[in-house]
Amino acid sequence: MDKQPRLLSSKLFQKHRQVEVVLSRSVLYWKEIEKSRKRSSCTSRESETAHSHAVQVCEIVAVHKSEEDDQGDTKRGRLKKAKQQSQLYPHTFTVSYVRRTRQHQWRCSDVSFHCASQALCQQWIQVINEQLSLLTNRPKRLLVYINPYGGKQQGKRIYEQKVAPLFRRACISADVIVTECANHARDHLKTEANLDKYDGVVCVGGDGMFSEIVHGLVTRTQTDHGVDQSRADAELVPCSLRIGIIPAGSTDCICFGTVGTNDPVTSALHIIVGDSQPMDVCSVHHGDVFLRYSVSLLGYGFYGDVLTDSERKRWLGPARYDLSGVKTFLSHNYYEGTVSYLPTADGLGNPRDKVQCRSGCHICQHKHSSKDKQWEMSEEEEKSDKDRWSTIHGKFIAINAASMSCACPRSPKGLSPSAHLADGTTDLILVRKCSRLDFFRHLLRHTNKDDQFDHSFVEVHRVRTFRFQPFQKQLVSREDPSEPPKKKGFSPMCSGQTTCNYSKAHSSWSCDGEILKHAAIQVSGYDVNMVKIEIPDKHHLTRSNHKEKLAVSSNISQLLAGNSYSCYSGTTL
Ligand SMILES: Nc1ncnc2c1ncn2[C@@H]1O[C@H](COP(=O)(O)OP(=O)(O)OP(=O)(O)O)[C@@H](O)[C@H]1O
Ligand SMILES: CCCCCCCCCCCCC/C=C/[C@@H](O)[C@H](CO)NC(=O)CCCCC
Ligand SMILES: [Ca+2]
Repeated sequence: MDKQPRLLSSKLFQKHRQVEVVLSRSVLYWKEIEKSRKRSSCTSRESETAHSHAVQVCEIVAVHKSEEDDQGDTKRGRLKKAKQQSQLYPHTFTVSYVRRTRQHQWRCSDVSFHCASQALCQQWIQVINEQLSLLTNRPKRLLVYINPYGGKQQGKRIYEQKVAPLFRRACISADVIVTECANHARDHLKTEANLDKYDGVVCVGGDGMFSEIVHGLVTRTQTDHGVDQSRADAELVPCSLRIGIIPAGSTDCICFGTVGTNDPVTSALHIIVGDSQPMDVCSVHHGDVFLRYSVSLLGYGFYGDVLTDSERKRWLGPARYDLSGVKTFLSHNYYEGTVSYLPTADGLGNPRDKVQCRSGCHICQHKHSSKDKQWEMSEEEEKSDKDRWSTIHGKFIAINAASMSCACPRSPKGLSPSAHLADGTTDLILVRKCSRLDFFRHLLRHTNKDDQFDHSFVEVHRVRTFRFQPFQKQLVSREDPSEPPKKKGFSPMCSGQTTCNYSKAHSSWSCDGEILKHAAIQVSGYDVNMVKIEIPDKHHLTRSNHKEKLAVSSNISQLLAGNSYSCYSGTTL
């Protein structure tokens, strides 16, 4: 039992057993009275022995008076003792709470308590509700966009059957818009939506739909603050609304990479309890032309070609990626070009350090807490940045920039297993020209425990910003890579003759599942906290890996000390 003062404590009945129920500010706890002297009890975040249970208040979904009194009496009436008890304790309230199941999945469970008087029952409901109302990070009004055509075209059904009932139970009101065409949600958010009415936006769909919402919200925020997003060096203003994702797409890597599973109920519960996780957003420019924002994968070569081919097979649903994947693999194309990048300073880990980004990740927290100090660059440091740029010219099968792990059911550890969600960097993976068999070995390692970077033809760098210039015979760039690309260097690519002659030598960039129309890009503006999604990785900080966390971060260990329930309080909530 936690050491906090009791707000309420009563002897009630639960499943015909008398229990002592205690509410403190952070925990709802109940234990069987008769047997408690014989057996020892156990507490944990949401723990359960044969006779004692504890649920964190922040994981209570709702409490309500139960209508089941009469029905319960009929069932219980079979047993004489039970009947007597139900007569003595006729008033029931039910607490709905989060229960963790296998593989990061959450479910909503109910526990009912029977009280002797209506007044006591009301008091319990009122006091629990008072505690819930103190949890200010919980959303009350949401704007929901459903893509009815994403993934297996189940978005509407998933929302209506699995999510809406939970939102109703948690007294969340939701305005629902089923999109009618691509970019409907983006344009509605950009110009029409009255965002003051809402605590968050929910996206029912896949990564492409999430990207629409990000574009709508980020653009709206920049417009409202007079920021010109066509400038690559513009300092973007973070969005104040959080975005929740209900997975209903084909890859769903943003949901999978943050929650650890693609499960609509789990996501709905994370949204209800008000969890949040900041995410890096980078901007992609072609010269002075803003192309798109990206949060997951920017992929040129293999993934760009898979995506281009798969768009023609949308009718196949998620299976289109398998078919196009095999076809692209067999084509075994490679592309020549120049990649320039600015590596991160020490202290942000490296892509092969085997540190996985979790809720309360010390690297992302370090980035947050020290943002105004070490990370704010002085003029000299900015100048010395110029010298730190690296340039690689080569023939590549794939150039991938993973701003997060990009874990998904196809690749549970992702393209870059140690990439961080909110550290302000991306992992730049260069796969050079190699044999088909070697490339197959590399791909296969995305699906097992082997290190996909442990090949002579693969290199990976953690970078703050990068540029790519595809090879063009008469346009081999001799520019200083640290200078912004000059417009004239790009323009011939997009005009007539040059494009036609060399277009076959180019791939396309896949940007979070959307094809970019330019091959020459510069990627910058990685910043934490641009967008907050409503589903963090809390589950990863369960007791089983506490030791590891305590060993690496004294900050987290302080947060853990003294309260056995606050094992996830290191997160940015
Ligand atoms: N009503 C609609 N009709 C057609 N397309 C739509 C509609 N609403 C949204 N879209 C577009 O559908 C595209 C794909 O959507 P979504 O991301 O939900 O599914 P997916 O591509 O199957 O999944 P993933 O992106 O995870 O691979 C998005 O780019 C979005 O712009
Ligand atoms: C021999 C077996 C080899 C198997 C290899 C599996 C490797 C899978 C890695 C998957 C990486 C997914 C990265 C996510 C990218 C998303 O931004 C994007 C939008 O949803 N999805 C795709 O581009 C769709 C990408 C689809 C890739 C197949
Ligand atoms: Ca990152």
